[in-house]
Amino acid sequence: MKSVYLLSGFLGSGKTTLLVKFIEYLKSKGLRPAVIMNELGALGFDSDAVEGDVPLRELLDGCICCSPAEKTEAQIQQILYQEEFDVLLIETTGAAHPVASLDVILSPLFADQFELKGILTVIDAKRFLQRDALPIQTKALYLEQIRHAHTLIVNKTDLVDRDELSELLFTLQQLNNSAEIIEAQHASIDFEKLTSSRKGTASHQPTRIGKELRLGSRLDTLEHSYPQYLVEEWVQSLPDSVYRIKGYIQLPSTTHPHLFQYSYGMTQWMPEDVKVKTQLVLIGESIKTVPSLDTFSLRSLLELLYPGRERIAEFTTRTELEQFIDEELLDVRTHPRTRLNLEAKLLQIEEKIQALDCSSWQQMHFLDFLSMRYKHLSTQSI
Ligand SMILES: Nc1nc2c(ncn2[C@@H]2O[C@H](COP(=O)(O)OP(=O)(O)OP(=O)(O)O)[C@@H](O)[C@H]2O)c(=O)[nH]1
Repeated sequence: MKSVYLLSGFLGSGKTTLLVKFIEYLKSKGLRPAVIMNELGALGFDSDAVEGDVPLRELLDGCICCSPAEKTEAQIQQILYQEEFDVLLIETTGAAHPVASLDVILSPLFADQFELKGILTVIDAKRFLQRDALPIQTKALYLEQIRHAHTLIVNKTDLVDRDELSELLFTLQQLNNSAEIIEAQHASIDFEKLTSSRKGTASHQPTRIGKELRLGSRLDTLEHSYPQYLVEEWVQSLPDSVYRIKGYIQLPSTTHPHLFQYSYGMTQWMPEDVKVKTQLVLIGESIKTVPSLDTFSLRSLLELLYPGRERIAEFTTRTELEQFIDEELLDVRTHPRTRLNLEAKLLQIEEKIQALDCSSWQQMHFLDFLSMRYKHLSTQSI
């Protein structure tokens, strides 16, 4: 897996300055960086800042988040397959929204080869204090870049005084209390700390303010085919903090997978005519805690099977479902743990599942799960 850092921040805040220093640091550690630069306008002036031995692709004339996704995808694929590197640094334009940028970077075609290590937002200290002078939409975007960052780099601190800086830091904490905030001049920061920490936040640093990561992504590999109705039910059940899902899903009825897209409540299905890996990329806040399609399917059947058991609705991981069904199979409350009792309980649950009023696909899915748990338990000493 290759590490990816997204460098975000307003025009002129110091992203290129940060990029150049980040490259220097990575090289000093024997790591090979590659760069994707997105610039507005047809000429890539900033790319001159990157030395010739670093693989570089430029996304010119348009912002990463609104230029055609295929074009960006092609650039990333090109760098991925033609160049050798360990860390990919992506400098976005000041006009890019972090969610939209992540969206184009994490194509389901190659998302399994990248690990998003951090969204670094560079802030021009002086300009931030003058943010109220910006047009409303520009200011809103500015604040979004701050809100979604894993690390906030307050740059150009030489241009503000101590009081202004304190006010600025206070406001930034209000806007994003999960990001680490680093003060800098000419984007000189401790890259060692930045890169050694989880998701670009220095968890070992005592002064760290944040607790929980915000915007992030997750890659779910799909082991089964899934009926369309179930996928639709799953996405409708998700919290608003899931902004985007995209990837390939195999329907039980078709030869090849469908390209599936979800954003802000809307879904789209497009048939593919080739075999592709069935996996989904999810982008959103606290995305690790969102139940997968697999968990959702099993959980909704479990809710039918045991109506009124409140804890089931809270399950978000497969492990929780496994623990629950293991306890049921072993019938810990009333029966001694013997193989005979385990078999009897399995049959009982199977019968109940077959009598449920739900799709045969979902029943099959659950029966597979149940039989896996039965095998697991029967190999243990009971
Ligand atoms: N005074 C001061 N100037 C800085 C600092 N960091 C960067 N600059 C200057 O600010 C200007 C913009 O820096 P860049 O690194 O090009 O900023 P950018 O965010 O890449 O700019 P765009 O690509 O236009 O969005 C340059 O002239 C830098 O030399 C700093 O800490 N203090």
